[in-house]
Amino acid sequence: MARISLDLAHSYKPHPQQDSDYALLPLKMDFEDGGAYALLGPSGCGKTTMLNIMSGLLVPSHGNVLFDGRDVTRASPQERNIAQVFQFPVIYDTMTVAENLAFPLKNRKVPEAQIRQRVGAIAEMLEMSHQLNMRAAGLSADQKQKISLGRGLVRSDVAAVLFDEPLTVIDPHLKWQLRRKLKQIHHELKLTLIYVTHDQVEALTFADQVVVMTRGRAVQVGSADALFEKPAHTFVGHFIGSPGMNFLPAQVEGTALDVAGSRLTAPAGRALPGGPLKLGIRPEYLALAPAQQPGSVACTVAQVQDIGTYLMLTAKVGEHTLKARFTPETRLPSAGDAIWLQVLGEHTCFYQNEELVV
Ligand SMILES: Nc1ncnc2c1ncn2[C@@H]1O[C@H](COP(=O)(O)OP(=O)(O)OP(=O)(O)O)[C@@H](O)[C@H]1O
Repeated sequence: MARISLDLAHSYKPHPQQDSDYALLPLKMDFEDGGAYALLGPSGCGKTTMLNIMSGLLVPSHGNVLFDGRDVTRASPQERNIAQVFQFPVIYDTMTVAENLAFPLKNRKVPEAQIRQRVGAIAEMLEMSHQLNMRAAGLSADQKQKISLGRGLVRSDVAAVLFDEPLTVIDPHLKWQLRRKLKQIHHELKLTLIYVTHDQVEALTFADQVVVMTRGRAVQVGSADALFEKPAHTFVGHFIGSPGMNFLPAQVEGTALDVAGSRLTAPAGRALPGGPLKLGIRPEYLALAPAQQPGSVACTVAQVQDIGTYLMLTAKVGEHTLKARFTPETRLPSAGDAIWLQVLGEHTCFYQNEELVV
């Protein structure tokens, strides 16, 4: 296994002029040996580009890639000793499940007894022990993709295993099981795993550290908890959570804080800079407040929805919308009612130019 260090940028254009010409803007990042990482972001943000640069399928237009301090920028995937799992199964239909799993080891001339042991262990982890002697051709797309996952995980000597949206073809129920399984396998095998997805649930269940990307930039690397509690960028606030963070315009005025037209007392102990700010608060942390309570704003209820496991209240503060989550047993006001929502508290974040300030 290896520590992977990136210090690079990538443009698919020969003469990049502006930020939008880059699939990856300049970034510096380390993936620690044995870590479970996810690259998370919407379509086109640069996840696959970053993964392909790590695997050696793509040479970055600027900068370099180090494995344990060794420059591998121009080395092939074989030379880097990388295993990869793609969106669709890459297996041999004419071979049995066992032969498919053994293939990467046979290629590396691993002794037969060791191959049997490792194939047995991986099949057990993926609950495929009873299928070892079946031909891959007869299996469903789900099962074939499980073989691909197994082939990615079977070698213990790889620098890292890279997954590019590997659960796309898997049905939703099995997908849920496999996500948890991969996490467990990571704990057992202690391989460095890097997993590309646009699905936040997939990223947050699988990875210890999630790299959130937007438009060629890695805007935050952090645990699920950090991304939820302290999004470093408004994009992370929006993208993580269901629904995402609420934002209201804010501005310090002496000892007061203007929040969407309401004059509140600026929170003590928070050094807020001058200039336009955004106040960010998660729907989970918005609370109903008595009228005029310090730190609250006057709103009008637009809608109350029963989502099953929780109630969602949508309120308007002038032209701005706030969404608040409540437990199903909460007695909530009705559409059209005037209410107060607490927006200042320990979970409130402030942003300037989209970056977290406090
Ligand atoms: N071979 C290529 N040639 C030119 N542009 C490319 C190429 N591959 C990707 N791009 C562009 O680079 C940007 C990043 O693409 P990339 O595939 O890395 O994003 P992604 O986050 O993996 O998206 P998706 O989830 O849709 O695969 C996009 O604007 C894409 O159009």
